[in-house]
Amino acid sequence: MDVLSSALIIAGLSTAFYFFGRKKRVPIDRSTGKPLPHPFQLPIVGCLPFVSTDGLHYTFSEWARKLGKIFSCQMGPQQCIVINDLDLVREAFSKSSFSGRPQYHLFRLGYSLDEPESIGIIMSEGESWKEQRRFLLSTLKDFGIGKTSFQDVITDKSFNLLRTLEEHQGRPVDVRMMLNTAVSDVVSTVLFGQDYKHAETDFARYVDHVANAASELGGSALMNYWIWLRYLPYYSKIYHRLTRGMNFTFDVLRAIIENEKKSNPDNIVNNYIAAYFVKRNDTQSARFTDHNLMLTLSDIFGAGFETTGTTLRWALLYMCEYPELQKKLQAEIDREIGRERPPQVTDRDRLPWTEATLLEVQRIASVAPLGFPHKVMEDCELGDYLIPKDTVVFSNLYYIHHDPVNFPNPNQFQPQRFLDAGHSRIERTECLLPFSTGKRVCPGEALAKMELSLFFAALLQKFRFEFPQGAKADLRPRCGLTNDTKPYLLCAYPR
Ligand code: HEM
Repeated sequence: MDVLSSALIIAGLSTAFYFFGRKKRVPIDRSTGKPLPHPFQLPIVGCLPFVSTDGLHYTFSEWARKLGKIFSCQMGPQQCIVINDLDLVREAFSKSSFSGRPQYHLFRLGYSLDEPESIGIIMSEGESWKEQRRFLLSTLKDFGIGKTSFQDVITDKSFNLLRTLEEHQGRPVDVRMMLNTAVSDVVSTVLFGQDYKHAETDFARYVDHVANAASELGGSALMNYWIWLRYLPYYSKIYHRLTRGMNFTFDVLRAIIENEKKSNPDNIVNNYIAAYFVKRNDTQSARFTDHNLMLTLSDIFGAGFETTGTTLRWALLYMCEYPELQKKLQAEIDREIGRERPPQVTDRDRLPWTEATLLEVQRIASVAPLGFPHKVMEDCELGDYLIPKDTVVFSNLYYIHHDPVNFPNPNQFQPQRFLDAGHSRIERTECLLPFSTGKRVCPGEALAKMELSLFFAALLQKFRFEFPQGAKADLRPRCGLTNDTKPYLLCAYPR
């Protein structure tokens, strides 16, 4: 049974119970006193049966064209608003009252039943979230993320990546696994330390699970609203796969934490776990537990490598599709860096076309098309609107990135839109929000930007990328939790 037919069955059954439902408070437009516009929806299931299985952001964008910059919708039991406007997203996410998270069952697999609500970073809110997030940000800063002192780690991982690619000697290859390995090696160096070498097979399975979960979570979204769907055959398989993967993930992380305790009893701070133990000894807070550490590691790892790897996959796909642009970037890299010296963070200003191309890839692919949903913590105002407590908030970053007012000819791939008239400087980035904005803006933004620039420039410096003979580009995304590329092969010829 597929997602749509399940939703229709639920719709039919639940209509019968509609009149027993309590009347909910809805978002209001203060200027008219009326509820916000909304799409056609059924009792109880709301708009869910009308959501395209191709991707929620496509449906939201279609509704945005009819309903405007903000609309409300009922997603199963959840009252939601969808913001399709840059200024409104900025205003909303700058407010503490918009910094909650809806609790989705599938994101709490393996710890949903007995845990306090707020644990880890991604799904937590309130004081617990603030404390763990603040600690993450200050630790990343202490490790020199975003600064030149950290670039050697990325350069080291890019050598491994280039070597692996070279072994294929121009034969068609799917770069997914090798890009995932490169970026996950960077994140694991930060989290677990340079010397993390044990249980490598388990770790490779773990990386694979995170990548698969990102696509499965999209297709099984209905379980987030009605966890009992896991008893239906279609969902039960996905549910069990996800639960097994999550339990396995936690086992691997527990083993890593225990290993760190044994191998680094003095807590020499060369990774996130050791920094966490030092913090635990110095703080009055009771929240720095092993369990919270494990969930935080899982969150950072999960959020940190799939998004970055996917962006790089898009970048190489566009390079194969636009060979003339690829030549232009390579000429720029040859001129400013040469063929031997590895790219450095300080080169970024001298590679405007390369950087503009990465920005354009992030815009057009919109890897996190709806960011991650927020929840309103208390009744509050947003522009002309009154938004009740517990409303779930989607920021339609995909729509904002494809709004012709922000980006003329939005469906065309045009890196030069981010360049000044002389094509020598990056500009007009203010409408681009791949990392979201405000209180919950991606804490890995500086790390991700550094990885994207250094890996991409290193790849172009050493290889020319082409589709295998006769292969055609498919630039339509595969939508799961992220906007991924469809599987594709490329040939990497050493330059
Ligand atoms: C191109 C790569 C990346 C993209 C496009 C991306 C995008 C995002 C987005 C859109 C959010 C949701 C923000 C919100 O709720 O408003 C987010 C959250 C998050 N990201 Fe990233 N991210 C990337 C890389 C990373 C990296 C490398 C890390 C590792 C440090 C990371 C860690 C996180 C965490 C922990 C959160 C949750 C923050 C919170 O709930 O307070 N991300 N990211």
